[in-house]
Amino acid sequence: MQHFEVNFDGLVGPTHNYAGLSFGNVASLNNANASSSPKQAAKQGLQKAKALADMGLTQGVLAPQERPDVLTLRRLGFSGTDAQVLEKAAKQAPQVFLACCSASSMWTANAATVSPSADTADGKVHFTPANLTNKFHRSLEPQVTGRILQATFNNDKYFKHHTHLPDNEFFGDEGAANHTRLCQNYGHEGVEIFTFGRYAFDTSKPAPQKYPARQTLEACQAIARLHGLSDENVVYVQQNPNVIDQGVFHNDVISVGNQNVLFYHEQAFHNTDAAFAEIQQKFGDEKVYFIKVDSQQVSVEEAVKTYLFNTQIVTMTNGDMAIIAPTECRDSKAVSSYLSDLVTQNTPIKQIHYFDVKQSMRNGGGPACLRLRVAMNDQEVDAVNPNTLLYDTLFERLNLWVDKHYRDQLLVADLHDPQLLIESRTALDELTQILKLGSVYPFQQD
Ligand SMILES: N=C(N)NCCC[C@H](NC(=O)CCC(=O)O)C(=O)O
Repeated sequence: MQHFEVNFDGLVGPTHNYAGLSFGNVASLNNANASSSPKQAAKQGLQKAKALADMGLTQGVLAPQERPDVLTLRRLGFSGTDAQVLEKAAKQAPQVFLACCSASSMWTANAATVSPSADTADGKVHFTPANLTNKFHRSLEPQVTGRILQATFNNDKYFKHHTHLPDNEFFGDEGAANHTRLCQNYGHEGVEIFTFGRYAFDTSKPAPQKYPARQTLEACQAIARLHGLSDENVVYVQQNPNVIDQGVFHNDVISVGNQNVLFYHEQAFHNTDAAFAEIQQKFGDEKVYFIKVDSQQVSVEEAVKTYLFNTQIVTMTNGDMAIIAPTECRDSKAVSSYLSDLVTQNTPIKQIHYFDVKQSMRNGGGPACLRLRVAMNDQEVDAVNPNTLLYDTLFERLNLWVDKHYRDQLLVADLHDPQLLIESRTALDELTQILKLGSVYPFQQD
């Protein structure tokens, strides 16, 4: 049996915009109110995904969410026709309205935590959608995310879907952005590393002072229980509270792992030595490559600006690893010279590929934010909804679909345009037919 890591990239939705919604995420705050290009954003994402497929990797896509979220606006007391709901909300509660328009589901690293079948007690692949409680705009995602995941991984024999954790800060969960799995090969049981920002039930423990810690230890533990993971295969590591306060709102902004490699900034974790000793002991006899970047080489500030660690590390068909980086890394002298040197060192990482995902970067989402990793064997891959796998035909079809429905430019002031709602729903309705997802959106269930 063969085993693969399949990346499921989030399709960027038709309302992609910059509303400054994420306190603690430097790029989101800095670009508030800038004009966006949903069309360019969607194409940049598709091109990155297709390039990985062309490298011989299996690649899928996940559908975006329905925005503006009229259902939530109605829940919050705005009434009348859909157009009236938009108009009243935009006028009476502009910040609430903007939160209900975010295309943030594009960052599918936050869609869910996934445990492959090699790690779970029942031998199925487990999915728990992230509740994303820390940001109102993101807390609107988990229910529909759950439906999209069920329609994508739609076979009970191989896939187990859980409900997101209770919607409360005590169980704040940001999904795979704070979860890395190391393994000797994708089919072998691995070490699942859960990273958290604070202890919800013990406030005497260290925690950031300036920006919020979005993920709690208790949420990580709940997911490990739900997925039937053995204590022998799980390590919980606290993020360094100081780096959260420097804009590292998810651990995947400061570290990334793949197979026997953990690439990290020296300031990423609290109690690094103890955590790494536990990871190595649970990993087994083979050596883990802990690739450390120190502050002299690249400062935390530069890492946050360039997203050096929000890169994907992928295993190529010849067994070498490649780093998939945003062009911001190439444009930084410190980072590009670090990366050019890295590929000459004695580690599995041998190639660097740069991609322009600027539309996403301006909201704090790099290449790694745009994808959800699902390690599977060939039978499991065969059980995935085949219409969501990105081969040439789907790539071409999705590009045409974007050309047909997406705007070239969008201003925050355009978001209450009732025509945009119609365009978005028309696009998403067609997408559910292309991907054969069924009726996953609230507007399809009226
Ligand atoms: N690191 C990972 N895995 N994901 C990045 C998510 C970025 C997202 N930005 C936003 O939601 C900004 C939206 C706005 O401001 O318009 C967030 O902060 O949750």
